[in-house]
Amino acid sequence: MKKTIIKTEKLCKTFSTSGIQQHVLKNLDIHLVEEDFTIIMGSSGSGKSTLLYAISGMDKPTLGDIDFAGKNLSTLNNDQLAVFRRNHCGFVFQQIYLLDNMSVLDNVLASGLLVNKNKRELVKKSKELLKQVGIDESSWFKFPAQLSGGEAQRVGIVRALINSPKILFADEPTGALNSASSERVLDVFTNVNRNGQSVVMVTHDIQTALRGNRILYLRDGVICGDLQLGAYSEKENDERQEKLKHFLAEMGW
Ligand SMILES: Nc1ncnc2c1ncn2[C@@H]1O[C@H](COP(=O)(O)OP(=O)(O)OP(=O)(O)O)[C@@H](O)[C@H]1O
Repeated sequence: MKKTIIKTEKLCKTFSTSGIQQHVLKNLDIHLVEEDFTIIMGSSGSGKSTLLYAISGMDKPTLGDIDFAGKNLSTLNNDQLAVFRRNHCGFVFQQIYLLDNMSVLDNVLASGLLVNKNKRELVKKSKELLKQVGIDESSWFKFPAQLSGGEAQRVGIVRALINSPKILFADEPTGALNSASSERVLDVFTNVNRNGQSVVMVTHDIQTALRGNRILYLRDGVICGDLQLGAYSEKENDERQEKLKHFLAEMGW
């Protein structure tokens, strides 16, 4: 049986704006297992990004517990949380912030060197990953201002993968990419997952969601659907797509 990687108990997140409280996540009990590629779907404003931030330790819940690979995140202070995230998690968010004064390669290496001191090994791995996402040698020494939005997004994805995180969190990672680049990036995610790393990804896109083996559907801060789709396989894609579309129709998507 696969091991639990994240377990939440009565997870709640409430935002207060101008004295008005908005209960965005409502008593969520979620159980994610190692090596799964979990997709979070739901309408706009249903709380998907908020959930991703909470379970990845980027933001603190208002109430409830999050157990991450045996650690209760609420027992960690901010510095301990930062170390924990650096050692175990990779993040790809909609907005990618690269360090302006560093080249593409150095941006990736800077993240890698926080965890692995073997620079020669890191340079080799950075170059391999950059090639996999379609950033070739001619761009490795460019600075972020010289990249297109899609190129910067792909460099951000390599930076997230450089430390071989136990779990990769991604929020609409292909939003800024054209379809060829999206496919390439999703292939990298699929490979990462096949190598045993877990992925949790928020998406609105059906083709992207088909990369997952499990789909959680969030409505108004509550998980109201949980579909086991089976591992991604190009051969069975039509069948899986039908199953996903049927599930989403049931969810009223
Ligand atoms: N920092 C914040 N302060 C106040 N309200 C917030 C904050 N972050 C999110 N919200 C509110 O929480 C609700 C859920 O936002 P969230 O970004 O999680 O939704 P989502 O499902 O990811 O939406 P989308 O698909 O449009 O990205 C929204 O109404 C949003 O305005």
